[in-house]
Amino acid sequence: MLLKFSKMHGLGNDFMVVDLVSQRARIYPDQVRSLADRNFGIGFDQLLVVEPPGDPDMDFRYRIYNADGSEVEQCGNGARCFARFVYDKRLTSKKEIQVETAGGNIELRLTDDGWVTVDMGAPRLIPEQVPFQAAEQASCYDIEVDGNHYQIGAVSMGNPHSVMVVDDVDTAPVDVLGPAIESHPRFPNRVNAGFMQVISRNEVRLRVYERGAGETLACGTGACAAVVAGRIQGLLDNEVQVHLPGGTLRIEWQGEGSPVLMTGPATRVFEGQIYL
Ligand SMILES: N[C@H](CCC[C@H](N)C(=O)O)C(=O)O
Repeated sequence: MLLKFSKMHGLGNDFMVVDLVSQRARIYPDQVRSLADRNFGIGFDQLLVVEPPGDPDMDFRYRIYNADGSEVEQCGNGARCFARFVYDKRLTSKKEIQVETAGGNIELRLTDDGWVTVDMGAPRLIPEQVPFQAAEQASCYDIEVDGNHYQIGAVSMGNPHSVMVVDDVDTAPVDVLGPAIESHPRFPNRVNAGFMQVISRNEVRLRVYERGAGETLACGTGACAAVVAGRIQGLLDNEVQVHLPGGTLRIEWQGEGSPVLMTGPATRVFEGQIYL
Protein backbone atom coordinates (compact mmCIF):
# COMPACT_ATOMS: atom_id res chain seq x y z
CA MET A 1 0.00 0.00 0.00
CA LEU A 2 1.35 3.42 -1.01
CA LEU A 3 1.09 6.06 1.73
CA LYS A 4 1.70 9.77 1.07
CA PHE A 5 3.04 11.87 3.94
CA SER A 6 4.47 15.28 4.83
CA LYS A 7 7.56 15.79 6.94
CA MET A 8 7.09 18.81 9.25
CA HIS A 9 8.52 20.24 12.44
CA GLY A 10 7.59 22.59 15.27
CA LEU A 11 10.81 24.26 16.48
CA GLY A 12 12.74 21.13 15.52
CA ASN A 13 10.22 18.69 17.10
CA ASP A 14 10.13 16.32 14.15
CA PHE A 15 6.89 14.89 12.68
CA MET A 16 5.61 12.62 9.95
CA VAL A 17 2.05 13.68 9.08
CA VAL A 18 -0.38 11.42 7.22
CA ASP A 19 -3.89 12.21 6.00
CA LEU A 20 -6.28 9.31 6.50
CA VAL A 21 -9.25 11.47 5.51
CA SER A 22 -8.49 11.14 1.80
CA GLN A 23 -6.20 8.08 1.95
CA ARG A 24 -7.83 4.85 3.06
CA ALA A 25 -5.15 3.24 5.25
CA ARG A 26 -4.61 1.86 8.75
CA ILE A 27 -1.34 2.27 10.66
CA TYR A 28 -0.34 -0.23 13.37
CA PRO A 29 2.08 0.37 16.28
CA ASP A 30 4.77 -1.96 14.87
CA GLN A 31 4.60 -0.04 11.58
CA VAL A 32 5.00 3.22 13.57
CA ARG A 33 8.16 1.90 15.21
CA SER A 34 9.70 0.83 11.88
CA LEU A 35 8.76 4.15 10.22
CA ALA A 36 10.40 5.97 13.14
CA ASP A 37 13.61 3.96 12.81
CA ARG A 38 16.08 6.52 11.53
CA ASN A 39 18.12 3.76 9.84
CA PHE A 40 15.38 2.12 7.81
CA GLY A 41 12.34 4.38 8.13
CA ILE A 42 11.60 8.04 7.75
CA GLY A 43 12.50 9.01 11.29
CA PHE A 44 10.39 11.24 13.54
CA ASP A 45 9.68 12.12 17.17
CA GLN A 46 5.94 11.64 16.59
CA LEU A 47 3.65 10.40 13.81
CA LEU A 48 0.56 12.64 13.46
CA VAL A 49 -2.58 11.16 11.85
CA VAL A 50 -5.45 13.21 10.39
CA GLU A 51 -8.78 11.37 10.62
CA PRO A 52 -12.44 12.27 10.26
CA PRO A 53 -13.96 13.35 13.61
CA GLY A 54 -16.00 11.00 15.79
CA ASP A 55 -17.93 14.03 17.15
CA PRO A 56 -19.88 15.79 14.33
CA ASP A 57 -19.24 19.15 16.04
CA MET A 58 -15.50 18.75 15.51
CA ASP A 59 -13.58 19.21 12.23
CA PHE A 60 -11.00 16.42 12.60
CA ARG A 61 -9.70 13.73 14.90
CA TYR A 62 -5.95 14.10 15.62
CA ARG A 63 -4.12 10.91 16.62
CA ILE A 64 -0.54 10.94 17.89
CA TYR A 65 2.02 8.15 18.09
CA ASN A 66 5.45 8.46 19.73
CA ALA A 67 8.53 7.03 18.00
CA ASP A 68 8.28 3.95 20.26
CA GLY A 69 4.82 3.20 18.82
CA SER A 70 2.86 4.31 21.90
CA GLU A 71 -0.33 6.24 21.11
CA VAL A 72 -0.59 9.33 23.31
CA GLU A 73 -3.15 11.92 24.35
CA GLN A 74 -1.69 15.22 23.11
CA CYS A 75 1.13 16.90 21.19
CA GLY A 76 1.38 20.69 21.20
CA ASN A 77 4.02 21.30 18.52
CA GLY A 78 2.21 18.68 16.45
CA ALA A 79 -1.09 20.56 16.81
CA ARG A 80 0.42 23.63 15.09
CA CYS A 81 1.76 21.43 12.25
CA PHE A 82 -1.66 19.68 12.07
CA ALA A 83 -3.34 23.06 11.47
CA ARG A 84 -0.82 24.03 8.77
CA PHE A 85 -1.18 20.61 7.12
CA VAL A 86 -5.00 20.45 6.90
CA TYR A 87 -5.23 24.07 5.69
CA ASP A 88 -2.44 23.82 3.08
CA LYS A 89 -3.78 20.46 1.84
CA ARG A 90 -7.23 22.09 1.52
CA LEU A 91 -8.83 19.56 3.86
CA THR A 92 -10.44 22.64 5.38
CA SER A 93 -10.81 26.32 4.48
CA LYS A 94 -11.31 27.28 8.13
CA LYS A 95 -8.64 29.20 10.04
CA GLU A 96 -10.16 28.24 13.40
CA ILE A 97 -10.18 24.46 13.48
CA GLN A 98 -11.83 22.29 16.14
CA VAL A 99 -9.90 19.07 16.75
CA GLU A 100 -10.65 15.98 18.79
CA THR A 101 -7.73 14.29 20.57
CA ALA A 102 -7.50 11.47 23.10
CA GLY A 103 -6.49 14.13 25.65
CA GLY A 104 -9.44 16.45 25.03
CA ASN A 105 -10.71 18.83 22.35
CA ILE A 106 -8.44 21.70 21.24
CA GLU A 107 -8.86 24.71 18.94
CA LEU A 108 -6.20 25.58 16.35
CA ARG A 109 -6.06 29.20 15.08
CA LEU A 110 -4.00 30.00 11.98
CA THR A 111 -2.76 33.60 12.24
CA ASP A 112 -1.96 35.87 9.29
CA ASP A 113 1.78 35.79 10.04
CA GLY A 114 1.82 32.03 9.31
CA TRP A 115 2.06 31.09 12.98
CA VAL A 116 -0.52 29.08 14.91
CA THR A 117 -2.13 29.68 18.32
CA VAL A 118 -3.52 26.57 20.01
CA ASP A 119 -6.07 26.63 22.82
CA MET A 120 -4.73 23.58 24.65
CA GLY A 121 -7.59 23.48 27.15
CA ALA A 122 -7.23 23.77 30.92
CA PRO A 123 -4.35 21.92 32.64
CA ARG A 124 -5.21 19.07 35.01
CA LEU A 125 -3.52 19.41 38.42
CA ILE A 126 -5.28 16.74 40.49
CA PRO A 127 -2.69 13.94 40.89
CA GLU A 128 -5.07 11.18 39.79
CA GLN A 129 -5.73 13.12 36.56
CA VAL A 130 -2.05 13.46 35.59
CA PRO A 131 -1.79 10.53 36.57
CA PHE A 132 0.71 10.80 39.45
CA GLN A 133 0.66 8.97 42.79
CA ALA A 134 0.45 11.53 45.62
CA ALA A 135 -1.44 11.72 48.94
CA GLU A 136 -2.83 15.19 48.09
CA GLN A 137 -2.60 17.92 45.44
CA ALA A 138 0.37 20.28 45.81
CA SER A 139 2.30 22.80 43.70
CA CYS A 140 5.46 20.77 44.28
CA TYR A 141 6.14 17.09 45.14
CA ASP A 142 9.20 15.30 46.55
CA ILE A 143 10.27 12.28 44.45
CA GLU A 144 13.17 9.91 45.02
CA VAL A 145 15.42 8.81 42.16
CA ASP A 146 18.32 6.41 42.89
CA GLY A 147 18.40 7.45 46.55
CA ASN A 148 18.38 11.19 45.82
CA HIS A 149 15.39 13.51 46.39
CA TYR A 150 14.06 16.05 43.88
CA GLN A 151 11.20 18.59 43.84
CA ILE A 152 8.88 18.44 40.81
CA GLY A 153 5.57 19.83 39.59
CA ALA A 154 3.09 17.29 38.12
CA VAL A 155 0.78 18.63 35.39
CA SER A 156 -1.38 17.08 32.67
CA MET A 157 -2.03 18.86 29.36
CA GLY A 158 -3.94 15.75 28.34
CA ASN A 159 -0.56 14.02 28.51
CA PRO A 160 1.50 13.74 31.70
CA HIS A 161 4.36 16.12 32.58
CA SER A 162 6.92 16.39 35.37
CA VAL A 163 8.58 19.83 35.72
CA MET A 164 11.80 20.29 37.69
CA VAL A 165 13.23 23.80 38.33
CA VAL A 166 17.02 23.82 37.76
CA ASP A 167 19.69 26.55 38.00
CA ASP A 168 21.01 25.99 34.45
CA VAL A 169 19.38 23.82 31.77
CA ASP A 170 22.73 23.47 29.99
CA THR A 171 24.23 21.58 32.93
CA ALA A 172 21.02 19.84 34.10
CA PRO A 173 21.46 16.01 34.14
CA VAL A 174 18.74 15.50 31.50
CA ASP A 175 20.43 12.39 30.03
CA VAL A 176 20.41 10.64 33.43
CA LEU A 177 17.37 12.06 35.24
CA GLY A 178 15.20 12.26 32.11
CA PRO A 179 14.84 8.50 31.53
CA ALA A 180 14.72 7.81 35.28
CA ILE A 181 11.78 10.21 35.74
CA GLU A 182 10.12 9.09 32.47
CA SER A 183 9.72 5.59 33.94
CA HIS A 184 9.33 6.60 37.61
CA PRO A 185 6.85 4.23 39.37
CA ARG A 186 4.77 7.13 40.72
CA PHE A 187 3.81 7.95 37.08
CA PRO A 188 1.81 4.81 36.13
CA ASN A 189 1.54 5.89 32.47
CA ARG A 190 5.17 7.11 32.36
CA VAL A 191 5.77 10.88 31.98
CA ASN A 192 7.46 13.62 29.94
CA ALA A 193 10.30 15.04 32.09
CA GLY A 194 10.83 18.82 31.83
CA PHE A 195 13.80 20.78 33.23
CA MET A 196 13.09 24.52 33.60
CA GLN A 197 15.48 27.42 34.32
CA VAL A 198 13.66 30.60 35.38
CA ILE A 199 15.19 33.71 33.75
CA SER A 200 12.47 36.13 34.92
CA ARG A 201 8.73 36.07 35.70
CA ASN A 202 8.11 36.21 31.92
CA GLU A 203 10.97 34.14 30.51
CA VAL A 204 12.25 30.59 31.04
CA ARG A 205 14.58 28.09 29.36
CA LEU A 206 13.36 24.52 29.06
CA ARG A 207 14.62 21.09 28.03
CA VAL A 208 12.27 18.09 27.85
CA TYR A 209 13.08 14.40 27.87
CA GLU A 210 9.90 13.18 26.16
CA ARG A 211 8.01 10.00 27.03
CA GLY A 212 8.47 7.53 24.19
CA ALA A 213 10.85 9.73 22.19
CA GLY A 214 13.78 10.90 24.36
CA GLU A 215 15.04 14.49 24.50
CA THR A 216 13.57 16.57 21.66
CA LEU A 217 14.46 20.03 20.37
CA ALA A 218 11.10 21.30 21.57
CA CYS A 219 7.99 20.07 23.39
CA GLY A 220 4.79 22.13 23.13
CA THR A 221 2.81 20.47 25.91
CA GLY A 222 6.03 20.52 27.95
CA ALA A 223 6.24 24.29 27.54
CA CYS A 224 2.59 24.62 28.64
CA ALA A 225 3.13 22.36 31.65
CA ALA A 226 6.31 24.24 32.65
CA VAL A 227 4.49 27.59 32.69
CA VAL A 228 1.58 26.13 34.67
CA ALA A 229 3.96 24.54 37.21
CA GLY A 230 6.02 27.73 37.48
CA ARG A 231 2.92 29.89 37.92
CA ILE A 232 1.38 27.76 40.68
CA GLN A 233 4.76 27.82 42.44
CA GLY A 234 4.60 31.64 42.31
CA LEU A 235 7.63 31.94 40.00
CA LEU A 236 5.95 33.15 36.78
CA ASP A 237 3.32 35.62 35.52
CA ASN A 238 0.48 34.99 33.00
CA GLU A 239 2.49 35.32 29.74
CA VAL A 240 5.87 33.61 29.38
CA GLN A 241 8.44 33.23 26.59
CA VAL A 242 9.67 29.64 26.74
CA HIS A 243 13.10 29.17 25.14
CA LEU A 244 13.65 25.57 24.04
CA PRO A 245 16.75 24.26 22.24
CA GLY A 246 14.84 24.51 18.92
CA GLY A 247 13.35 27.97 19.46
CA THR A 248 10.82 29.99 21.48
CA LEU A 249 7.12 29.51 22.21
CA ARG A 250 4.73 32.07 23.72
CA ILE A 251 2.61 30.54 26.48
CA GLU A 252 -0.31 32.30 28.18
CA TRP A 253 -2.27 31.04 31.18
CA GLN A 254 -4.65 33.17 33.30
CA GLY A 255 -4.76 30.67 36.17
CA GLU A 256 -6.64 27.60 37.43
CA GLY A 257 -9.63 26.66 35.28
CA SER A 258 -8.40 28.78 32.35
CA PRO A 259 -7.10 27.29 29.08
CA VAL A 260 -3.41 27.41 28.22
CA LEU A 261 -2.68 29.22 24.91
CA MET A 262 0.46 28.26 22.98
CA THR A 263 1.71 30.30 19.99
CA GLY A 264 4.53 29.37 17.62
CA PRO A 265 5.55 28.30 14.11
CA ALA A 266 4.82 25.19 12.05
CA THR A 267 7.20 24.28 9.24
CA ARG A 268 6.87 21.93 6.25
CA VAL A 269 10.10 20.22 5.18
CA PHE A 270 9.29 17.77 2.39
CA GLU A 271 6.56 15.60 0.85
CA GLY A 272 7.07 11.87 0.42
CA GLN A 273 5.42 8.53 -0.17
CA ILE A 274 6.22 5.12 1.24
CA TYR A 275 5.11 1.56 0.54
CA LEU A 276 3.71 0.06 3.74
N1 LIG B 1 6.00 12.52 24.05
C1 LIG B 1 4.68 13.08 24.39
C2 LIG B 1 3.85 13.33 23.11
C3 LIG B 1 4.44 14.46 22.24
C4 LIG B 1 4.49 15.77 22.96
C5 LIG B 1 5.38 16.85 22.34
N2 LIG B 1 6.07 16.52 21.14
C6 LIG B 1 4.63 18.18 22.21
O1 LIG B 1 4.96 19.00 21.36
O2 LIG B 1 3.71 18.40 23.06
C7 LIG B 1 3.95 12.08 25.32
O3 LIG B 1 4.29 10.89 25.32
O4 LIG B 1 3.02 12.55 26.02
